[in-house]
Amino acid sequence: MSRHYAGRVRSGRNEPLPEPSTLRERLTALRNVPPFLLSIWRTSRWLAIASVVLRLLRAVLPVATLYVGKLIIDEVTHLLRAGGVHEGVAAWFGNGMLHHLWMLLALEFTLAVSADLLGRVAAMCDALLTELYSNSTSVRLMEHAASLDLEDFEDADLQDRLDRARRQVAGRSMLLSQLLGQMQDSITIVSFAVGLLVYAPWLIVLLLVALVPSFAGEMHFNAQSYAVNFQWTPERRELDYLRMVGASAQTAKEVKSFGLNRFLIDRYAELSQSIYRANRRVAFRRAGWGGVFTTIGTIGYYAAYAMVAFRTVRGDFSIGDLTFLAASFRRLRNLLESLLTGFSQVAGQAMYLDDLFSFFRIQPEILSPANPRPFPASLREGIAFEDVGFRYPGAERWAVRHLTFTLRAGEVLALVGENGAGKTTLVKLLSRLYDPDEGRILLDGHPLAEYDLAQLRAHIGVIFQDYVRYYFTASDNIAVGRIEARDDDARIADAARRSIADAVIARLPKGYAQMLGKFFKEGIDLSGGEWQKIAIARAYMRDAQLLVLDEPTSALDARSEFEVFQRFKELSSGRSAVIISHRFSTVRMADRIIVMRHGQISEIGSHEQLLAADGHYAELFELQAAGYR
Ligand SMILES: Nc1ncnc2c1ncn2[C@@H]1O[C@H](COP(=O)(O)OP(=O)(O)OP(=O)(O)O)[C@@H](O)[C@H]1O
Repeated sequence: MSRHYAGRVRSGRNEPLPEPSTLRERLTALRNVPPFLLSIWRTSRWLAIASVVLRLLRAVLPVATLYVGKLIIDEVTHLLRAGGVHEGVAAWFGNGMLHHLWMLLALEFTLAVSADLLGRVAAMCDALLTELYSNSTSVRLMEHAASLDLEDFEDADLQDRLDRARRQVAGRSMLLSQLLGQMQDSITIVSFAVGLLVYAPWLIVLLLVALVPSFAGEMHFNAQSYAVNFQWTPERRELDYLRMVGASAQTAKEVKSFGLNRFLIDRYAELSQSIYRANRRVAFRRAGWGGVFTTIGTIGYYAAYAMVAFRTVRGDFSIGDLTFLAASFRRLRNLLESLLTGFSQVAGQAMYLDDLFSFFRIQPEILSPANPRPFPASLREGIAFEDVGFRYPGAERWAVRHLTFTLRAGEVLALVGENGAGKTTLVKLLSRLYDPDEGRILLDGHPLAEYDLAQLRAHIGVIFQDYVRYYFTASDNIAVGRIEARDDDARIADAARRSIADAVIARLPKGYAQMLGKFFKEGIDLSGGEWQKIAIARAYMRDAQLLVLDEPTSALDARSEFEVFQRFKELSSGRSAVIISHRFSTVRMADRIIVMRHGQISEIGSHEQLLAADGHYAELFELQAAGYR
C-alpha cells in the first residue's frame, strides 16, 4: 500500500458517522417528487395512466377478497347450523342450498385471479415506464452536460454531482414503483380502515401508534445512508477511475511496464474496504434498531388481535367477523408499515433526486447572444486581442495577461513559448471555450460574444494537442471534424489527402471502414504520428476561416511534417491559421510568430525579424539548432 495515499483514505472505523440531515430537510426533499412525476408523465402518458388505473383497481381488491372470505365462513357456519349437507360432491351443483356458497366461492376465485393479473400487468407497465424514464433522463443528462462550459467539466464538485446524478438515474427505477405502490397501499388502507372503523375504530389508532418508532427509524437510517453515499462520492469516482486505469487498452502498456498493477489493486481494495466499512456500520445499526421497532409494531397488532378474539368469545362478533378482522388487522399493519417505511424511502430517494435536479439547474455561462451578429463570409480585419487576461477558476495566477495583438485575415501565426507559457489558454479563449476575465477579443471589430456560439465554433477549426482518439472507423474519425458531413465520402477523402492521412488509411485492411483502436473487435491501433494525421484531417473537414493547430506535428516524422505544412500553405490560402509548436522547423514557416513568456507576449515578428532582434526567440531557436549541429 502506498504511503502517499495512507493519509487520505478515511478509516471507516474511526470516522464519525455523517450527520443525517434534519427531518425538515428530508421532508423538503419531497418537493422533488412532483417534478419527478411530471417527467414520468412526459415520458409516456399512456403507460402512466395504465399503471395508475390498474393500481387503483388492484387497491380495492384485498378488502373485497377478505370480505367475501368472511361471507363464505358465515355461510358455511350458517349451513352447519342448518344441519349441514350430506350428499357427495356431484350433488353440489344441483343442491339449491349450496347455490349461495358456490357463488361466493366463484366470486373470491375471480377476485384472486384478477388481483394477480392486475398486479402483473401493473408491474409490467412500471418496468416499461421506468426503463423509458431512465433512457430519456440519461439522454437529458447527456444533453445538459453537453450544454455546460468547459470550466464546469474541470470542476471536481460538478463531476461528483454528475456521478451521483448518473447513478441515480439507474437507481431511480425504484422510486416510481414505490410511489405507485404507496398510492395503491393508501387506497387499500382506506378501504380496510372504512371496514374496520365499523367494528373497532380505536384499534386502528393502536396500530398506528405502534408503528411510529419504526417509521422514525427508517427515516433516520435512510438519511444516514444518503449521507454516507454523499460523503464517499469522490472515493467512488476514484474507484471507477482505478478500475479504468487498471483494465483498459490505453493504459495497459504503461501500467504493465511500470508494474503498477499491484499498486492499483491495493489502492482499489483499500478504498472499497473503507466504503464497505462505512456502509456496514449503517447496515448494522439499521438492522438492530429496525428489529426493535418492528417488534413494537407486532406487539400493537397482537394486542388488537387479542381484543377481537376476546370480543368474539363474548359474542360481539361472528366467526366470519373474527377471520375478517384478524386478517384485516394483519394486512392493515403490514400495509401501514410498508406505507410508512415506504414514505421514508421515498423521502430518502427524493434526496437523490436533488442531485439530479440540481445538476440540471447548473447553467452554462458561455452562451450565444439573443440576436447574434451574422458571421462574416470571410474575415476582413481578423481577430484582435485587446489587453486580454484570464485566470483559471480557483487559480491565483493569471494564465495569460495583457495579451494585445491582431491575427490578420489570411495570416498564419505561430505561437511559441516554454511549457505553461499560456499558448493553449490563448487558443481556448479564441474559440470561446472560456471568456476572458480582462480585456476583449474582437472578430472583425466586434466582440466574440456577439456571434452565435455554434457558428463561431463552426468557423474555427481547432485541433488540440490532446485530441481524442475515437474508437470509431477511420472515416468517422475524420468526419468528427464536421459530423453533418459524415456520409460525404469525397469530402472525407479530400480532408485525408490534405493531412496525408490518406496514405495511412490506404494501408488499413478495410480502408476508411476500418475500426480504429483496440477497444472494439477488429479494431486496429495506429502509431502516434498516424493518429495525428487523422486528427489533422478533422480540421480540413470544416469550412473554417480560422484553423488552429495546437502542436499538430509533434508526433510527425520530419518528412511528414514538411509535407503537411506544404499542403497546409497551399490549401489554406486566404484562411487564417494559428499554429502552436515547439519545433522551429514548423514555426519558421509562419508569417508571423508570437513569443509567449509567463502568460504574456514577449515578442512578435517574422522568423527573420525575431532572429535579428536576438531576443528570447533567437535564444530558443539557437538552443534547438545547437542540438542538431
Ligand atoms: N484547466 C486548467 N486549470 C487551471 N490551470 C490551468 C489549466 N490549464 C492550464 N492551466 C495553467 O495555465 C498556464 C498556461 O497553460 P497552457 O496550457 O496555456 O500552457 P501552454 O503554453 O499551452 O503549455 P505547453 O507548451 O506545455 O502546452 C499553466 O501555468 C497551466 O498550469
